[in-house]
Amino acid sequence: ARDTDSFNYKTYHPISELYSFQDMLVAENPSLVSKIVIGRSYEGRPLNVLKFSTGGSNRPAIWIDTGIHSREWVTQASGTWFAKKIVTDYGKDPVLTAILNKMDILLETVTNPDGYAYSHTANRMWRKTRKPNSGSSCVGVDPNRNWDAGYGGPGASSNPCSETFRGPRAHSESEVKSIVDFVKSHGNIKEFISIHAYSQMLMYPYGYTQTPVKDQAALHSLAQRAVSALTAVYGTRYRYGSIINVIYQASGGTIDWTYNQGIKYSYTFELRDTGRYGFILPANQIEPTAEETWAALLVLMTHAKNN
Ligand SMILES: O=C(O)[C@H](Cc1ccccc1)CC(O)(O)C[N+](=O)[O-]
Ligand SMILES: [Zn+2]
Repeated sequence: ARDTDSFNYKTYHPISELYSFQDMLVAENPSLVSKIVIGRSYEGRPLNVLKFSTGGSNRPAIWIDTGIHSREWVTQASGTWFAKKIVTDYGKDPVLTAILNKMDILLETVTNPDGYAYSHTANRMWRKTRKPNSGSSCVGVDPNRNWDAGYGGPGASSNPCSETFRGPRAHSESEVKSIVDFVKSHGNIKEFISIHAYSQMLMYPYGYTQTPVKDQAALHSLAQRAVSALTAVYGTRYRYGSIINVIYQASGGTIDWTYNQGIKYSYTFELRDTGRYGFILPANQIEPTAEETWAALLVLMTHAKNN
């Protein structure tokens, strides 16, 4: 595509087209969007964060990442759609405009680029990073088990050949460490949303322990409102609650770490569907999925703005 208007949001794209989308969006909207390179993947690809800002310096920010698990293609596609939605709606939609007049939005659409490229060229079902594991013929670490939160506990594997291999140590993966360093240096992130697929769930911490977070009541009632807004769009039904209660025990997960960093509004989505297509979600469901998820994100972002 030569611009983000002619970009096809109804199909899945190879990584080169997702990168060129990012650059086109910045070029077309220089006063609203900038690109921050927070690091490099193992294979040397840039880890790009799109920053949407209407002013200030280091305003309170909302972080959204998609594609940390590379095979979950509807998430990178939805993240791309969110990016275009933000520039389209700013100044038109009063809810989004109110958010951006007070907060920045930080959006990492291709959070595991090596895995995404590999899922296009070699193995559609690839989930992990692509860093080789010394002493093993198996490649990759699960970037959603590599964070320093309950790290190494039940709900992750020490076997490099496992899909939930936690890695040799916490933050061993550059795709994870780059976000860790960015969050610490930014210091003013109020909400952190990490988007996965599939199962149709909205979850808050913890995954590594049954112990409820201190903000459990607030996070639960906000999740309920966000899910109601999502369901109102196309009737898609979501479950919600803590990670360990809704899906399963998982240690070293992204939002357990962000919550423990003090980011109260830490959430994970599991987008469509519930297993009929699973990770191989037909492209004709990209836009409906993105639209209904956006409705939930507006509720979450508005709450963070007001609290
Ligand atoms: O196991 C995972 O990392 C997620 C569930 C999850 C999500 C957030 C924190 C801990 C676990 C499920 C998925 O998105 O990876 C889908 N899957 O099982 O492949
Ligand atoms: Zn996932």
